[in-house]
Amino acid sequence: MFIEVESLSKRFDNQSVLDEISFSVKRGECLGIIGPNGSGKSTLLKLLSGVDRATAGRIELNGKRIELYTRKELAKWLAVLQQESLPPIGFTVREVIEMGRFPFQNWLGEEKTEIEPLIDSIIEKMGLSELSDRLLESLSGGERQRVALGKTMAQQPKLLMLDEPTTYLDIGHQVLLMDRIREWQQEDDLTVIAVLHDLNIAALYCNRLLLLHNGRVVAAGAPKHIIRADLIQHIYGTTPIVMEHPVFGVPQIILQGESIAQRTLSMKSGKEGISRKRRNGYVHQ
Ligand SMILES: Nc1ncnc2c1ncn2[C@@H]1O[C@H](COP(=O)(O)OP(=O)(O)OP(=O)(O)O)[C@@H](O)[C@H]1O
Repeated sequence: MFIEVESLSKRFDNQSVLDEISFSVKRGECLGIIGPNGSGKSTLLKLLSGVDRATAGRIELNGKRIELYTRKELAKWLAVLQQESLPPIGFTVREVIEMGRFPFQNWLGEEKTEIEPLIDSIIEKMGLSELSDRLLESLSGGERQRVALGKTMAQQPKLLMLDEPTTYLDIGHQVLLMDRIREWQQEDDLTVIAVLHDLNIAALYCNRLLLLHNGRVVAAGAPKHIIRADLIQHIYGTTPIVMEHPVFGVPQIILQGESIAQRTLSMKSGKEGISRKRRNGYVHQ
């Protein structure tokens, strides 16, 4: 196994945030971590990326315990995609992407191999050619996210971690970003671990999902075993309609307001009479 996690626990001030988490990830797989607010997703990602230490338990990356890697070794191995980690002001798009090479440079900022062709190809792949000399602070949120992904690509990691990568992106850019990551995953056998709030994106792009609730794994498996109306209702407290994607066959959810869902159910069972007029009013509001 590429990543092995066993009985991982994390406490903050005597409060348990992660409790006996165990799972494994194969090389080249995309694992989605899902769960309600406060369920422990970001905390788990921080432990997996070596940013924070577990209170108990074990994480192995490629057969070696994570705490035995030096910071520089880890940076050559794994990258975390975060917009917030971009430098604040004064750097061009090209310079920021080049920063992804820091772990491979000596103290003079030199590297053994020529990096220009790599940086050029990333700029082209991410559609950033027109923007390469622009200052980062002059870009939109979607453009900055593309630069952030370009910087992680320059790092050439074997493991990519994403913390809610599609937040702030419109639907076109969400799909573009996830498609780029999938291409990269397939071309380079990249392993991806992604914290995702959007269950439809998670079902479309992840091979397996890990569902967290109150710091525990409640379910793990292929999207069709996890994105189920009963399980989602139990964990998220809302009852979506779950349908099969007409092209890819994976589950996709349609949200419905709880009050409307209740009324529809009541109407079907004939327990509550709503006049046709009021019902129509509901639909058109
Ligand atoms: N440094 C910290 N000190 C104390 N408590 C913390 C700390 N970091 C996280 N927590 C708590 O741990 C719990 C899980 O937080 P975490 O950010 O991992 O959840 P999450 O699933 O990523 O949530 P969200 O979906 O809202 O981003 C929360 O109750 C949070 O307040």
